[in-house]
Amino acid sequence: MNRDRLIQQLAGGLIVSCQAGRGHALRDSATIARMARAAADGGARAIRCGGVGGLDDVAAVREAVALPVIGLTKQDRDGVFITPTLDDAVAVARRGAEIVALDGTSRPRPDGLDLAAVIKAVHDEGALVMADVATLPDGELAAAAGADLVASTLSGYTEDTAGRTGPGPDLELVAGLRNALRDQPIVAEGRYHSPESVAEALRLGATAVVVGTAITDPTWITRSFARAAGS
Ligand SMILES: CC(=O)N[C@H](C=O)[C@@H](O)[C@H](O)[C@H](O)COP(=O)(O)O
Repeated sequence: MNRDRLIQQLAGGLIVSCQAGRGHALRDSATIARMARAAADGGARAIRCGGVGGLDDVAAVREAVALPVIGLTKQDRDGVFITPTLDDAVAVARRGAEIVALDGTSRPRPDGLDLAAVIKAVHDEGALVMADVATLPDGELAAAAGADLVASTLSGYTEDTAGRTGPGPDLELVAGLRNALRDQPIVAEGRYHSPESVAEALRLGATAVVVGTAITDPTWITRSFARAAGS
């Protein structure tokens, strides 16, 4: 699929992140693939997956749904942890992801390469790049390096931005990215816990919105209801 057609397919829509961390009751690639199918049935335009489940989750979801797959790997390490190296990014593309999500911050990467080199390698595999950033300057640099989509994923999860918005999403970053990067596809991601917050991000100019936990983590969902029940 070409770049414009793929981005058009996401535009104005919901992307569902299907991930389960180590030790989670749903940590199993076949289970993740079933969640992806359920999300597709509910109207997701694309599935974001991989993370701790890595390449096996990406391949299982690729098999299970006809939607575009945004793949990533995650490493337990400080600093850059989402698809941290060029080799990781190429591997994700080779397991069938049309879009590779990777760290797009300006922090040093573990393989010492710069973002533009990693983006070029993914493009050479025929996939697009979603650059997960934490700040507006990160987003500007990622766009200049050739990222196809810039996502607000890492706001609140870097040393500089920890605790920036509290429990809610960073809508200010989404608005700032849209304002600074007029023609760039912008993805709102991170702590979108209600349909209203999704609508607000789109109103502020996000091209699409990723929701993970609030849809695909029944442990988190149960906890919020259990709290309301006083247990
Ligand atoms: C910071 C980080 O590691 N984010 C990860 C990125 O893939 C996932 O753990 C999140 O679930 C995803 O970004 C969706 O966000 P939320 O689950 O808040 O809707």
